[in-house]
Amino acid sequence: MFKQIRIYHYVLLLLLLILGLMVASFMLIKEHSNYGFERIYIEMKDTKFSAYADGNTFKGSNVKTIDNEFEKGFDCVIKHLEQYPYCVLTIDIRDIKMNGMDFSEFTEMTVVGSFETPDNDFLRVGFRHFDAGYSLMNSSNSMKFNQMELKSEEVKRNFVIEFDRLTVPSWWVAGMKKDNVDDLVELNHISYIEFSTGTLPSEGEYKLRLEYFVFEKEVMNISKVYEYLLIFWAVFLMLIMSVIVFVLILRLKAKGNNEKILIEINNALSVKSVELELISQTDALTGAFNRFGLQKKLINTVKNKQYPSIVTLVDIDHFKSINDTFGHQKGDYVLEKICEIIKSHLRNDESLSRYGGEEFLILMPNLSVSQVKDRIEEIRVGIQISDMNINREVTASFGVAQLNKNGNIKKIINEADKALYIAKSSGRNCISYGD
Ligand SMILES: Nc1nc2c(ncn2[C@@H]2O[C@H](COP(=O)(O)OP(=O)(O)OP(=O)(O)O)[C@@H](O)[C@H]2O)c(=O)[nH]1
Repeated sequence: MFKQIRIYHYVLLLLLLILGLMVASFMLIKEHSNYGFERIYIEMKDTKFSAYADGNTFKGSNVKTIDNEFEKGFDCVIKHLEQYPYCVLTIDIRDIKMNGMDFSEFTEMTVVGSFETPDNDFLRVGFRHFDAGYSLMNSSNSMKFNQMELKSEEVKRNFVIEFDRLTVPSWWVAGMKKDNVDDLVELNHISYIEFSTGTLPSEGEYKLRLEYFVFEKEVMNISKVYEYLLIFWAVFLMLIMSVIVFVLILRLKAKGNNEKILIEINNALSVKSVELELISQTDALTGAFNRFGLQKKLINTVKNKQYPSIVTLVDIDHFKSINDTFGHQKGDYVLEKICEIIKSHLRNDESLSRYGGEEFLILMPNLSVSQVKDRIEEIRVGIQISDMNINREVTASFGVAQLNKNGNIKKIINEADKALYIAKSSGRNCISYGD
């Protein structure tokens, strides 16, 4: 019971652990958008910025800087007086060392803000990269212009600049007029971010409002998360399986040992039961089989069809007078001695049983009268000439009968008994044969 409760607890704990790990795995996938990305926030209120337009005063387009508590930007009016009319907001994001920021590992910038145009016009977003080879510290125009244009429908409210859409325009490269200037996008020393009207803007009012930017780079790809989770679960399940197999092996071993012990006990018991069986079938005084043992021997003879077989009843002559003359103990000794003599003449498959007080039965299977005659005579003589430790000759009378095929045990014992009676009547110390 105790063991069962413990196993039940282990299984419950394991199930809880698996459930917990499944929830954790699910959370890892679900929360990937948080821990899987590194983000840098730049708030407009922490930056220096300025607005500029092509006319910059009353002549061409004009621009007004917007600098509210939470929103920065411009209000711009584009007029087609210049060939390339524009308004631009330049945001200085250089650190103290004036190095610019490294966005080369980042994939995108989310802009929290909006841009309104008169006629679905473009917004141009540019990242000015400082290159020590050709850029001047305070001239944003001398810095590489990584830019892209978004349609105004894309930038109504909160929009994303994907860095793989950035390009360096050929007009900027041509304008630099330097050999070491190329058109490859570079984002590792960004000093300024520019928001401006796009190519060929319509005449009218443009409103740019900016709150903050979020730069984002993926530090852990979701496919990597799946890969690690898969490896983890595979290792975890293998570990669990190994532990289960290990425990099963231990239990089987313990069971094997128990079985071994049981087999040993069983063997020991079966030996004991053979001994007990033998004891239960043996006469304690003489060591001959008792009536129960005799019964079994006779049954086996019939069952195994051991025909013919010889049944001989042996009765000690005048045994009462031996008891009376020499005492009961001497009488016991005579009984033992006679059994010893008879047994010494018997073969392995032959048996001696105590049939009554001083009466014995010899069973000789698979033999006929003619085959046993001499040996029975030897037994008779053997008893007669033996020293029985009493100052007197001891003899016995024999009644012999042959059990044939389809014979009856009761009948054959009666026959032997009749023969014994004849031997007794004939003066004792002789052998009489039945019909
Ligand atoms: N010492 C001893 N005597 C026993 C034992 N069993 C039976 N007897 C005795 O055996 C005697 C048998 O005597 P009877 O049946 O009269 O036969 P008998 O004296 O041998 O005479 P016959 O058989 O006619 O020769 C009895 O006195 C029993 O008490 C035993 O285990 N030990």
